[in-house]
Amino acid sequence: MRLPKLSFEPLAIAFATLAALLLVVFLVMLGATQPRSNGVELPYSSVQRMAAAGQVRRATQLDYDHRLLITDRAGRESWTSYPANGALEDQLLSQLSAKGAAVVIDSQSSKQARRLIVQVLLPILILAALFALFMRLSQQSDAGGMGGFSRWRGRRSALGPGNVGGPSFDDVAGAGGAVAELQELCDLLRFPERYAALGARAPKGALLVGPPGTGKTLLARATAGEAHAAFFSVSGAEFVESLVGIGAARIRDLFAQARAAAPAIVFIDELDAVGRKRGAGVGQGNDEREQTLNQLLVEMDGFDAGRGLIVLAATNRPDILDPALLRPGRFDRQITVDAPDLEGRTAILDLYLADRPCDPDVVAVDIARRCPGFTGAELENVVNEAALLSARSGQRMIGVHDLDEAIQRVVGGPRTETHVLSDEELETIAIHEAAHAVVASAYGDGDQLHNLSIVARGRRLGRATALLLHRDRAVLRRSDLERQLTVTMAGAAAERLAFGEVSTAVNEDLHTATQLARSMVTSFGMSSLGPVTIGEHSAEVFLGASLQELGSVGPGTLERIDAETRAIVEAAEERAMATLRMNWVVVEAIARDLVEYETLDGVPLLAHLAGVHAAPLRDVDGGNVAP
Ligand SMILES: Nc1ncnc2c1ncn2[C@@H]1O[C@H](COP(=O)(O)OP(=O)(O)OP(=O)(O)O)[C@@H](O)[C@H]1O
Ligand SMILES: [Zn+2]
Repeated sequence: MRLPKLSFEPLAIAFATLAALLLVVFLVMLGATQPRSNGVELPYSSVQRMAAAGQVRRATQLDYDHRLLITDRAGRESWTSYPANGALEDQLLSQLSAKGAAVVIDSQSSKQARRLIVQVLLPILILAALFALFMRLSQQSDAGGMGGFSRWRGRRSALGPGNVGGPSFDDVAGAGGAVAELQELCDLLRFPERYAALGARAPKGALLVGPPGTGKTLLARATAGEAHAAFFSVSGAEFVESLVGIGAARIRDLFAQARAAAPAIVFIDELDAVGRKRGAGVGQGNDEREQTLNQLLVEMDGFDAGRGLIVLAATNRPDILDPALLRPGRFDRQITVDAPDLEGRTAILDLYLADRPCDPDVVAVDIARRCPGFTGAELENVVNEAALLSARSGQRMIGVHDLDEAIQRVVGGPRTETHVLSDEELETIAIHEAAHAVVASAYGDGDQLHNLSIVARGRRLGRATALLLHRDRAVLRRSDLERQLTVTMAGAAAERLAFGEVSTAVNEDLHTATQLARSMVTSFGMSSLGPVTIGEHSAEVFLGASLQELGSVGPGTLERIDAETRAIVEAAEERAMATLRMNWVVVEAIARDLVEYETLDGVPLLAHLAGVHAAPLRDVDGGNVAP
């Protein structure tokens, strides 16, 4: 049997403990206010009889709970309830006193009311206050702060219909591609009938993919602002922290409100926090996430596209998302929001410098050149720091040196991973990347390259090779693999040609090439070891295990595998060098442009690559392989 996992955060545990404690105290106090026994209960008529017989020594009338406590002549206590209408008791009391009993009237009603407040109402009030505090705290713990529970609970329509004042696309700079795609969604919200008339299946949502600080949230808000749509924002992280079942309920609630407020945009920041592949989590705490994710999927299926509701989500890890989220009819569009290139950075700096007094010699493009890889958020930070610096030194305008110092501060900041590349680094990367492009193009794969960049390393940079390696081909010939190897090794080859040595930038290429070459030896029988596979498993599994673990492989074989692998990789690098020597002018021209502009798009890139040609492919054994 599976018990629901209780993934309580400490706050919730503290709250629950306090609540339980209070409840116990409350119950105990409630018990204390119950009447003490005061002996046995007698029927009213018996008391009347006792009164008439003069057996009562003392009678105490308790006004507040309509009881009469009786002490008889023998000292025994008993009590009776009396009706509330007064007539009877007056009669009884006068009879009692007439027969010599001491009559006490204890009208404690005011005292009793006070006791009631202290013992009953106060605990309830404290409980309520605690609960409110807890809710408040759980809202504040939302990552990002701005996308809180309260945002779509209370102030759901910060940008309601006709509500101007939110950001618009004018407030976003240097994100041209993303803006164009969002513009389309915006039109969909504003003119749904156009799409309906053409029978177009409207998209339900889009995923904004990009590193932190590149303006994904800003873009989502701007889309809502442009479309005059209500904006509901939540962060995926807040669902993970909440109690079991609450996340799903929140999602349901959120979508209900958004539907009611249509046209509306629901924005889910950090989608990966809730949308990670189901069953893939480590440890516990996943039931809550899975429930929330399932609810999200249900909601996304549940609304009609084109009815004025669009779901935008942001993530920087699209690869770990549950595939169900990316299926058609859900987040079937991905909009890449990368760190801006030189042009983009210039535009963003212009945007933020525009409303601040600047020295005339502050030129945005010069500053942008000094901070490759900076995100929009970091650039905004640079401008802000510069303003602070110049204010501190009593200037009236922001100077170039303020901006320079601000860049250093932002780079040196505690949590940024940004690193300003030196000219030397830029040149190395430029040559390296240009070489990949040239060799790929020489082997006829250049049309796969849409864009070459020396910023955003790791995302766009690797793409030149990744593209060629992961094309949709199920069957690859040996010559295909050798071409891939050659393109992969082109970066290292070019560095060796240009600088006489390689840099750490070749690490990933080497890794890729070695893996591929080893598969050629051990899985595809493409080496002098002959047509054998070594190890039971497919290439990837095999490579994951250490070779020694595969008992059947003798030490001699291992050495031969290594030697063959190295030979294949070295041959690939040599082929790359031959091709690069023939086209070195092109490599240098592309590298120069890359240093200058950081990014080269399709047209100028293809213009550069038009004349390149390949040296003949020669395999390891010396036999010619057709290019
Ligand atoms: N392209 C841009 N143009 C103008 N300002 C930008 C741009 N990109 C980022 N900014 C500034 O950076 C701030 C932070 O950006 P935002 O929060 O939208 O980034 P994000 O991609 O959503 O980051 P995260 O993934 O951390 O939530 C924005 O409020 C804005 O001031
Ligand atoms: Zn490379």
